[in-house]
Amino acid sequence: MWSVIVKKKNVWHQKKPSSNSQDIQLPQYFRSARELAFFLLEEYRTRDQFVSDSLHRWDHRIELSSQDRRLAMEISIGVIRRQLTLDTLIEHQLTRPREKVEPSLWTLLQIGVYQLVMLDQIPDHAAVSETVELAGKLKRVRWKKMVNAILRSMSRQLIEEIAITPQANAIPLSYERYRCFASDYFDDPETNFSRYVSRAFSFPETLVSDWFTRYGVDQTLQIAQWFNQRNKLYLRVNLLKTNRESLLAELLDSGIQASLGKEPQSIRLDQAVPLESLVGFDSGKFTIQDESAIAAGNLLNPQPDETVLDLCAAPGTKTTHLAELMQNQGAIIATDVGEDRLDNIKQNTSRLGLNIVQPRLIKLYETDLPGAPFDAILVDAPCSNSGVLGKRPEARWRIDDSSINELVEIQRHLVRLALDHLKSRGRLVYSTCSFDPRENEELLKSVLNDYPGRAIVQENIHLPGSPSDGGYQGLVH
Ligand SMILES: C[S@@+](CC[C@H](N)C(=O)[O-])C[C@H]1O[C@@H](n2cnc3c(N)ncnc32)[C@H](O)[C@@H]1O
Repeated sequence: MWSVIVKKKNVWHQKKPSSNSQDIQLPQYFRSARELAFFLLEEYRTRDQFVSDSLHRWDHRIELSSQDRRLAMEISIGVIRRQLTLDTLIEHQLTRPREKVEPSLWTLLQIGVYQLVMLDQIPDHAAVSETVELAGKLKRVRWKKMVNAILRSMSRQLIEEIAITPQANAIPLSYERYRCFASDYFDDPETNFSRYVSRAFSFPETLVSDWFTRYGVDQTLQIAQWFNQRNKLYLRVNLLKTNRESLLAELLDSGIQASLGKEPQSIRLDQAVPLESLVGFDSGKFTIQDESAIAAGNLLNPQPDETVLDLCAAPGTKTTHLAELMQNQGAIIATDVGEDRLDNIKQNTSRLGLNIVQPRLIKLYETDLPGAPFDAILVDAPCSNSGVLGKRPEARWRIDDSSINELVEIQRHLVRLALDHLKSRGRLVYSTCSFDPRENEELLKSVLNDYPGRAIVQENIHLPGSPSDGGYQGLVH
């Protein structure tokens, strides 16, 4: 059973999934990359399912080479990330309003245009013919004509020229590399910068205006581009099992290009690799963690034999860092509201050889914490993820003022809860993977107004791409 669409007054509306003979049937086996990409995108559109979750669920149905599997992921994740750009381009090729196009047909058009415009390695004729063929496979022969017409019209618009600055007929492919079209599909960046960046890079316009107000033109372009490209990954070395230099030597010996990072435990991977097959993973020599997140544990700097609370702990990436810093001595109470996610903490501590962590399930608006008062507390709060939009392709479409306001409510509760259970000489780190001041310094300062004697003594504000993920950490004494 698949997405259901109904036509009312000549306009297509999407209904909740139900059984209906008109639905597009999920194939028993996926034997083509584009077909898998189509169903991954439909699952995301109609059921709000992450691509990685659907892939995991359908693993037994996927009969694809690893290269085709990668192509399916590249297309589905790319379409989610760049949907506003694709939609703008498709809308310009259409002779009817978007609402009159069936949503699943729109998905197919997005897949076709993405291959044409964003994937250099796929020849234009293959992007067109494979997408038209997919319409047939989906038993939607009546779509073929329109898919063919739109994709051909789009391919005629592609010109050889590559621009180095933003312009109304160009979209970014990488830093200072803009693919040009024969027509101006976007706003003139000189006169309407935020709208240009929103459409050409694919971000909500409010988000771009906010960056523009805070950082200006050049930095906004840097941030937007950084989020749209593949970025370097970092490892946090488990210093209880090895040291950075030894692990780096092991990686280099096994043919992996890597270098030392700026945190005392970090190694930067200079090439894309399947992480879990890396030398030293099974034996617990490292954890995959961005350098800006490693800075959170280092800022709290928990000591052996302290009693520490990690209030929003699952899946335990930072908890295990705290345990390593404590030389696996003392106690860490690791609380979270997600029961399944707490199990991941146990898997991580066991792989890394750590036994001082006690996972505990708490309520959403908890008031009573086991093991209090604490010497040190980490509050790694749920947030908008605005600093990690590259790693979470769907997250950009969820950020708006109302979602931020809801998050700020819960963040406020968490900081208060933590401060109420901290020893008078204790210290707290508040951290998020957002770089929106409303979720960070503004929130922390406003809560501290009610706690005379407490103050922020150090702040790390990580801008995305400078050099790694965006985020915030404030140390309170
Ligand atoms: C940013 S994630 C934490 C990531 C974790 N610290 C790590 O490094 O692996 C935020 C976590 O907060 C949890 N959470 C959300 N609301 C909460 C609440 N009211 N109390 C405690 N945890 C909460 C979520 O379940 C989620 O696991």
